[in-house]
This record gives sequence, C-alpha cells and structure tokens, in this order.
Amino acid sequence: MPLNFGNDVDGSSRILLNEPRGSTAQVLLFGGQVISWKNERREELLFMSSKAQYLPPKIIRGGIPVCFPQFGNFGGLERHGFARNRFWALDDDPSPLPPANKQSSVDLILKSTEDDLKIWPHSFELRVRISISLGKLTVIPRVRNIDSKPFSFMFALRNYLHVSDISEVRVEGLETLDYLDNLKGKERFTEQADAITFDGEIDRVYLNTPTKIAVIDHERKRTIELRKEGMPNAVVWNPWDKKAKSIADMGDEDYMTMLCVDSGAIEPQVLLKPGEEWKGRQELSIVSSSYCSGQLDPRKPSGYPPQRPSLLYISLSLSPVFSFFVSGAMASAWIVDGPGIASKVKNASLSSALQTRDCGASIQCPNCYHRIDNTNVLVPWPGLPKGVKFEPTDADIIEFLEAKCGISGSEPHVLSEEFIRPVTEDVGINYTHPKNLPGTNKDGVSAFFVHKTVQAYGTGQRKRRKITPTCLNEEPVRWHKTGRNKHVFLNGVKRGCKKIMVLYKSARKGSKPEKSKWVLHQYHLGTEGNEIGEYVVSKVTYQKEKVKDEGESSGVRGGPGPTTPMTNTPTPPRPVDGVAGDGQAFDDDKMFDPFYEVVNHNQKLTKVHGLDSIPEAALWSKKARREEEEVGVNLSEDNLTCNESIEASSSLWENNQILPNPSLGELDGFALSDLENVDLGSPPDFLTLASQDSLMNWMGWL
Ligand SMILES: O=P(O)(O)OC[C@H]1O[C@@H](O)[C@H](O)[C@@H](O)[C@@H]1O
Repeated sequence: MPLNFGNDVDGSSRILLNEPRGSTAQVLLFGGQVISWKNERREELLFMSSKAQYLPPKIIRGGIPVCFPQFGNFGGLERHGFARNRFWALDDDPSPLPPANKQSSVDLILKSTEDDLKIWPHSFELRVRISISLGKLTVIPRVRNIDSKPFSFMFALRNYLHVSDISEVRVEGLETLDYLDNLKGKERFTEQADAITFDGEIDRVYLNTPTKIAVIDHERKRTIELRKEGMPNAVVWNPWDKKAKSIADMGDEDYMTMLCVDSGAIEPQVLLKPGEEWKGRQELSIVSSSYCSGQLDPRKPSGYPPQRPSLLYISLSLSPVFSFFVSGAMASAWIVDGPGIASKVKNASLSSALQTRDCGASIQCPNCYHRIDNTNVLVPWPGLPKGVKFEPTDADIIEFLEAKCGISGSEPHVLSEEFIRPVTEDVGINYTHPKNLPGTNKDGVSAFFVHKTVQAYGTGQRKRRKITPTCLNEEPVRWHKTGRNKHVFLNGVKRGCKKIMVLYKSARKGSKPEKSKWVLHQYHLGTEGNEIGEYVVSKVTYQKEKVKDEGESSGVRGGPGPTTPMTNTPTPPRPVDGVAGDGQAFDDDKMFDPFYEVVNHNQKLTKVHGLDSIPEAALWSKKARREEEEVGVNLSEDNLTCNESIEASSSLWENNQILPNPSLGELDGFALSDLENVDLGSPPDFLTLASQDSLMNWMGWL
C-alpha cells in the first residue's frame, strides 16, 4: 500500500499514518518530525504550540523533534543540533529492519550533506522508523557511521506531550535519580521528590533512568507511559510562564498544557566506530485512567517514607479509580501469599529484597502520595493489607468492560484483572446459586466476575435467571430484576448500564416468593436495549445485616479524617429519561408520593410488574412516570421475565391470587426492603471494612 500523503499550505508533504481503530499520526519530512498523534477518539496526545510556524528552516515547536547530533547546548553546535531543521527523505531501504507496513509505519532518513559536514565533519546516516498501533506510538532511531573515523554524538527525541494542566501532572520513574540541572549551569543533583510535580520552570537531564517513565495526567485521568531502550537519559522541560513569553513561537499560556519528557542519549554520548550502527527505541503508550507504581521498572530504587499509623483511605497509586479503605497500623497486617497477586511476585525475576520493596503491591495515596511501607512485613510476599476491600465504582467497571471488549484501546486496570475474575465455563453466573460461586461470602464483600454476554443472558430475548438446584433439598431460586436499569456515565456520556437483581426463593403454593439477601449487579456496555460488547461484569453481594459496628462507625464516619479525599466518580448530569440516580432512591418524597399509590392500586400494573414494579415505581422520576402514564403500560423484557417467573414458581401468583398487598404498610415495608437492594451504585464516600477472612477466601480462590 502506498503511503498516505497530505499537503501542507507551504506545499511540503506530511505523511499520514493510521491504524484500523482510528488512531493516527502525522509526520513531516521536514525535521523527520512527528507533529500529531491522536488516539482512536481523535484526541491529540502531543502538544503543538499555538504559535508554531511551519516555515522551514525554522523549527516546529511541538510534536516530537529529533535532536541530533547534539542535545541542547551540551556542545558547540546550534541548540539541539541540526537534524530538526533539515528535510529528510523517505527511506526505501531500512535494512536490517524489515520493510515497514506503510499504513501504520514510515521510514525516514537523513544523510549528512556537504554543508552539514562543514558544521559537523562526520558522515552519518540517521534513520527513524515511526509507527503507530492501537494506543501506541513507536519511534526507532538509528545512527550509522559511514565515515572512516569514529565519532560520538548525542541524540534525543523531544516529546512535547499534551497535558490538561501542568500543575496536575506528575512524572514517576525518576525519583532518587541524579540529574543535571540546566537552570543551574548543569550542576548535578539528586532527585528528592517521590514523583516530579510542576510549579515552575524545569529543565533537567536525568541520568541512568529506567526503561519506563510514567507521565500521569490526573485531570484527564490518563497516563502516558514512556518506554525506551538505548537512551539512558530522560529530559524534563517546561519553560513556565516567564520563559514561555520569551520564546517567539510559543503562546504565553502554552506552557500550561505541555510537558517535554524526552528520551535521550546525551550523557554519556554515543561513540560509533566506522560502519557501526546505534539503535534506540521509544514507545509512547496510553495507559487508561490509572497506573500502578509497582509496575515501573523494578530496578529503580524506591524510597519509602515512614509508615503512618491510623486510618488511611487509599487508592491504588496514580489514579483514584479503585478505592480501598484500610484500618489500623499496617506493620504486621498483610494478607500474604494468596495465589493471585502474590504469585506474580513470586514469579518476578527479582531479588527477594526487591520483591518485598517494589513488587507491585506497594500502594500509594493519590493525594498525598504516601506510600504504604511494606518493607517490614515478616512474610516474604506482601499482598493486600488487612481490611482492604476491592470496590470499584460503576464507572470503573464500565471502563474495565470497555478495555476488556477492546473499545477503549487501553488495558484493563491491573487490579481489575486481579479481582474481576473471568468465568469461562458454559454455565454462567446467572445459573449458579451465588453461594456456590467461587469467592462469594456472606460478609457483605462483593465478588466480581466477567463473563461472556451469552453466559449472562442465555439465548434469545428472554433472560434466563432461574437457578437449577444442584441437590434435591436445595430450594429453587431465581434472580428478579428490581428497579430500573441504571445508566453509567463516563465523562458525562452514557456508556453502560447496570441491572440490579435480587435472588428470590421461588414461591410455594399459597405464599409469596421470599426475598433473599443476595444481590446481583450486572453491568454491560451500551445503553438499555442497545447492549454492546462481548462481556458482562457481574457483582455478587450478600447484603449483611446493618449492625453498627464500632470499627465501622469510627472508621467510616467519626474517626480521624482520611488523608485523601475519596474517589469522585463524577456525578453524571441527571438523565433526561427519568432514570433515577442513587440519591433518588432514598428520597422519601418520591417514595411516598401519590403516584406510588396509584401504581399499586392499579391491579393490572401490579400484576404485570409483580415484584419488580414497586421499587421501580419508587425510583421513577415524576416526569418518567407521567410519560409512562401517557403511553400506557410498557411490557418490557423484564415484564416477560416476571411472567416467566410467575409460570415457574407459583400458580397462585400466576392467577393473581397473591398480589402484593396494596395497603400502605405492606407497600412501605416491601418498597423499603427492596430499595435497600436497589442502592448499590457507586460506593459511598467511605467504605466499610472487609474482613480479612473474606479476602483470604477470595485470594484462596484466585
Ligand atoms: O527553543 P528550543 O531550541 O527548542 O529549546 C527549548 C529549550 O530546550 C531545553 O532543553 C534547553 O535546555 C533550553 O535552553 C531551551 O530553551
């Protein structure tokens, strides 16, 4: 396939790279420079100055300029060398690299000219291969010495990253390293901060850096991971306001939305003998909303601040996505050696000292960056601390599903991979009694499963929710949908749906089906009636009696304040279609408004909706109710399910002989108890403690 070219206003060509999911990159022959990289949502990931000039031989401020054969003013040549303001050519012979797939990759070459040799007397060939794949931009630079004498050079890829707000950005992976400070005459310092944050000009060349560096953009909930080979330096540059004003091709406020984190071979320089070739590699990839410190290069030294006793609310490292609540001093309270997380640690090819220090189990508060000290655990494989509860929000689960179904283009969060367990058996979650599911417990801690949509729904339109007893004395039970589906919003956009189901023991003749305390939340992508994606997440919970526990009340409400604010799943705009938010579920006015009685005095409605109808009515907004009154009773698939349950469980009920009692007292109790089940949206601001036993059980299953 031929390369895709676009023409610039100045007549020069830009090469357009694209990959099937829609991400793109643009590359100029001038400077061999990437000037744009967009993800599949067409979001630009690289910064381009608002005053960028495309006027060769002027440099272009933004994208990824190539600095060669010098970086900055580390030598006597023009700043950052001359490669960035030369016209490069397409490289037809990128050997020894195999020919590029031209749809997503381009090979460029810059050869020294007569004029260049006057400035820098070394014959060279500088090549870059630029390729994109889903969520990733790769640059492979090579320098070949075609001279008769050795030469040394510097090389850097200046990555102008586009960030939402520089003061909300953090760079991880450079802590404890030495750097040369360009603002202080290249004096050498040691990085003291746990992570680099920005509140002023910065211009540093970090030495001996690890292969992975993370640029975490809190506001955008996005992390760019920089992986590099052959380039031991990382440069961090932001001119801040004063310097930005002095840079002609930079807008006064541009510094707020940019950060350069460069890969470089600067100090030491690269020495090449005649005929030799140097090769580097850089990958920039988007790591969805979260990132785990422990995943950074394990070779990096880690500093741990002294442990803080007392209560801590923590979230895994860089993102407030997965929430945990931890109680008590943590020194000796680690759950260890579950075959899930811990087995990874065991398998890591690290010394045992490093495994216990930086094994992926280290956990950091996203607000104060306090990292829990796990250096003093007695047992060798730290896992999760005592009392830690995996409690993703609805939005987290939808994000996980998007990643799992390949829709977001990012990898599922590392913890979601650990805790949302895949079920591959033909028998889906819906057909197994929840008490028999692995990892479930009656302590109020939820178990999470991801499984194929077909395993959730069976075949056809009807949703199979009847659970076949596994032994003779087991009662038949069935999931009943309760309440309306709840839309789940990501950044204000409806991206998924949550169905809430309660397990009922099927009714015997003459009695009502008896509600159990098992609750199932089933999440799918898309909107109601337009479900998409191959997978569904099921969250199974046994609702514990609400007993006021000392630990809970002190820890959850009245205890010393956590150091970090809780995850804030953005409150979505109120849906226009009348779906109630969690807050509405407890709105007494709505629960006991006149419409409520109307619904339940309407025999037809009561019969059709059956058990599902009452909490649903309580949850409806008035607007939705009015709409439904106008259009009449809507026989949804859930109504069918109810009919299905009627057939299966009770002939009396089927014959409408045991309608729910429409008296207020009965309805009151009924609605309230069901509403307890209906809540269960995003977790509350402070989570209750999970028992260590339940986690042990869970991890045992893992
Ligand atoms: O304006 P340029 O040449 O792209 O360089 C930008 C900055 O790059 C930094 O690396 C240099 O240390 C600064 O001195 C310089 O201002």
